[in-house]
Amino acid sequence: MLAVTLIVASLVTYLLYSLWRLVYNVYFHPLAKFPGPWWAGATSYVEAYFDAVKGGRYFEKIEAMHARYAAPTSVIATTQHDHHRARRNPLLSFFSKQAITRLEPFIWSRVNLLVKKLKQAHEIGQVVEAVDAYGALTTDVISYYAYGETFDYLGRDTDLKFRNDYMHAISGLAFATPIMIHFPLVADCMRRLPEWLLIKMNPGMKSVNDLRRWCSANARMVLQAASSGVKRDSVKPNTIFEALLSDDLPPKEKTLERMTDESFVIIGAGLETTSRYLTNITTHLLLNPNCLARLRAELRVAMASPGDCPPSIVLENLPLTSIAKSAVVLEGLRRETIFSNRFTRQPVEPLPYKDFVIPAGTNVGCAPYVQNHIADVFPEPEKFRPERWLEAREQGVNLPKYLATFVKGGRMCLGINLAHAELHMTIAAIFRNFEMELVDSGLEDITMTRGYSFGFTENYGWGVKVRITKVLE
Ligand code: HEM
Repeated sequence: MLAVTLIVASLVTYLLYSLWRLVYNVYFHPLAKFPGPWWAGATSYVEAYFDAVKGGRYFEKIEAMHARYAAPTSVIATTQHDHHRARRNPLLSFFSKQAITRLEPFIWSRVNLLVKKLKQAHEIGQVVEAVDAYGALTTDVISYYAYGETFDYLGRDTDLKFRNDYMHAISGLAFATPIMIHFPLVADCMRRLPEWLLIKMNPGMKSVNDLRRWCSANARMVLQAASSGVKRDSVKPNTIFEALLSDDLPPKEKTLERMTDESFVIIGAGLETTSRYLTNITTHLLLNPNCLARLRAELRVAMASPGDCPPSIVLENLPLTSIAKSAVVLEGLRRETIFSNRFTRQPVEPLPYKDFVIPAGTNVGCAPYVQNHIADVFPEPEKFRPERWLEAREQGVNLPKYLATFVKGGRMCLGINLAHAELHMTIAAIFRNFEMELVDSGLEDITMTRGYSFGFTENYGWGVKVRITKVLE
């Protein structure tokens, strides 16, 4: 009886507290008068409803609110700047432009392997799932770069399957994000589930768990070597593990757990993002034959033979008709979005906005899918029109400054240089070597209509099928 009374009392207290929070948020919160519907600021359960019950639809509400109120719409919890900056600093040189330039020969070797496999696919008329082919490539590149040894997805299998295990496993996890965010208790229970059960629920989790163990074993080795004063083998490439052992960090940041976590998330950050954008750009080019023809004409000059491997800087600055002067890649990065996140930033001092002041420390959401489609900056935002970047340059407008895909500021994507190199080299090699067609696929297969941090299409997937129709000379 006592137990029942306690449960009822707890429930009533919780309900009363929730009600008070709701009234406080709507009427008394410093941001209560901020433009937006009252329910958006009242409780995060509205978001939970649209994401968990309606299937990842809250990002559409944000888009609509932005169109109506033209204001930042999200005010969420906090994360510490200085701590993040201290952790990020040692990785800056690891991902620097010079470091990525040194990696280019390796990227080309993997891109060439992809081209070889696609030629074989052409010989037998095989239809290829683009995101898997690109995912195999980006997995090989990021694993080599971060860990010093490639997982060799492109070289290992002799059949023509394109492996993309991590991406599918990580995507699978994304569907649990609304539950994890809004119902932390459920998330906690899920974390405690035995591994065999998790693998039964999401078979791809086996590869993810194996990778985590592998990261942990490598981190342990590097830590042991460092503590016993062993110098690292200078022939081996510098890895993320060594970068994380930077002298600039205090010992409490160099724990096995942290090194495992950081090295583990790198694979997710570096593979799905780039492979999805490669897929998006491929799709748009196939749907825009005139644009593709201009791109090919430029590529024929930069790559006289289809097997040529020019440095990515050459591809980023083709001097000719200039459709390829990054315009195709930039427009691909702008037109489609793969994230439904509202990446948050905190003003360190009160931030004036129209007649309001956003208090310091408030998290302000900046959603790339909204920013990249602001019609005043990118007219006719729904159109894939690489020319807009060239026109802007001619008019002296710095349009790339408005591209929000990698977000901005102290948390901007660390892998932007690597992503650009991979995007330019791969798009160049694919369209210099092949003519291809979409198979039963279209724009709807790369258009986000469901958001679970990562975006998904209506049928909870992502990506198009292609068939190589001709190998070019
Ligand atoms: C087209 C491809 C890519 C896109 C669109 C992209 C986008 C993003 C975005 C939006 C963030 C910000 C996250 C936040 O504010 O919380 C981010 C962070 C990050 N990205 Fe990328 N990314 C791409 C490729 C890569 C690659 C190839 C790597 C290499 C490993 C990478 C590594 C990272 C890392 C380490 C962070 C965390 C930065 C920090 O917290 O300081 N990304 N990325």
